[in-house]
Amino acid sequence: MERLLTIAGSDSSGGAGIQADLKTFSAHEVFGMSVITAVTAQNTQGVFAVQDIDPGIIKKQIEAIYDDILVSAVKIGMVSQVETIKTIADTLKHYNEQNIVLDPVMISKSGYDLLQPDAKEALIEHLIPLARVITPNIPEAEVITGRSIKTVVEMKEAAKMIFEMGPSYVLVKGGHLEEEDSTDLLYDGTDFYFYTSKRVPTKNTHGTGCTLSSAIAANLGKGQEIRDAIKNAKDYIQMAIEHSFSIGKGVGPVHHFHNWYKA
Ligand SMILES: Nc1ncnc2c1ncn2[C@@H]1O[C@H](COP(=O)(O)OP(=O)(O)OP(=O)(O)O)[C@@H](O)[C@H]1O
Ligand SMILES: Cc1ncc(CO)c(N)n1
Repeated sequence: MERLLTIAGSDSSGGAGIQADLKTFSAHEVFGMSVITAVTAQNTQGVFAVQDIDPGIIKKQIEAIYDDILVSAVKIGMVSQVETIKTIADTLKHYNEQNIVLDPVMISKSGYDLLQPDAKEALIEHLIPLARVITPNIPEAEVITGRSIKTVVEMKEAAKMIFEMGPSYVLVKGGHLEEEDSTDLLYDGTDFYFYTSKRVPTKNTHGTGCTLSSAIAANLGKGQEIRDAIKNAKDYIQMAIEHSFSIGKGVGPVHHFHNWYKA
């Protein structure tokens, strides 16, 4: 069985972060493992506090896994601090990990800084070059490139700029563009590929980004080519959003189906 690792923060309400990642892994029938980088006090209405985990124990968690278990692919989510970013990058380099999906989590849907403002440069310098694929949403792509993105043409320009920072593929997610369809675009350094789905009219999209990146990692871990891995992950997130829950008073979570591809 494929072994998938998520390096990310905990969401106490179970909709995003480590919890979404592990649910996604289970739904894909791969074995999930986790390195927790931060603990958030969070629910459907917002993030109320964050406790970063000491980089020393983050390193030890990664070592404990890699010294014992062959990892098929890794998803990286919330990394918050400069030291956390450097530690993760150095340790994954040490183990020569190639199959990395980087979700450059920056700000929660409720507006809380999940990446400290001074850590952006460290993300660009240390983690982005290690990524097989990076999956920014539009606000994240804007922060990374320093450009405003309002159109598909600007999404393409941003993808090109981010590609120059060293990942093998860039997937700019269009969930934040207010259009009838939700279109993501993949850039491989030469061509663009579009992944379009019907926008689900719901407010319950807590954890969409975490879920999509974990599904891509699970599919890459299974040996799928990048374009199939993204297409299948996009089908998964679409179904998860269509069946999202209205739990809590705010932005509810998406639903993770076991054996979803047989549903
Ligand atoms: N209402 C929707 N209907 C269909 N697909 C959507 C909808 N909202 C987002 N998506 C899709 O979900 C995936 C995640 O996109 P999004 O841009 O919302 O991520 P995100 O902002 O990083 O999420 P998060 O807030 O969890 O970090 C993308 O494939 C996007 O196209
Ligand atoms: C822990 C965590 N990671 C990622 C996100 C995505 O926004 C979130 N809300 N919380």
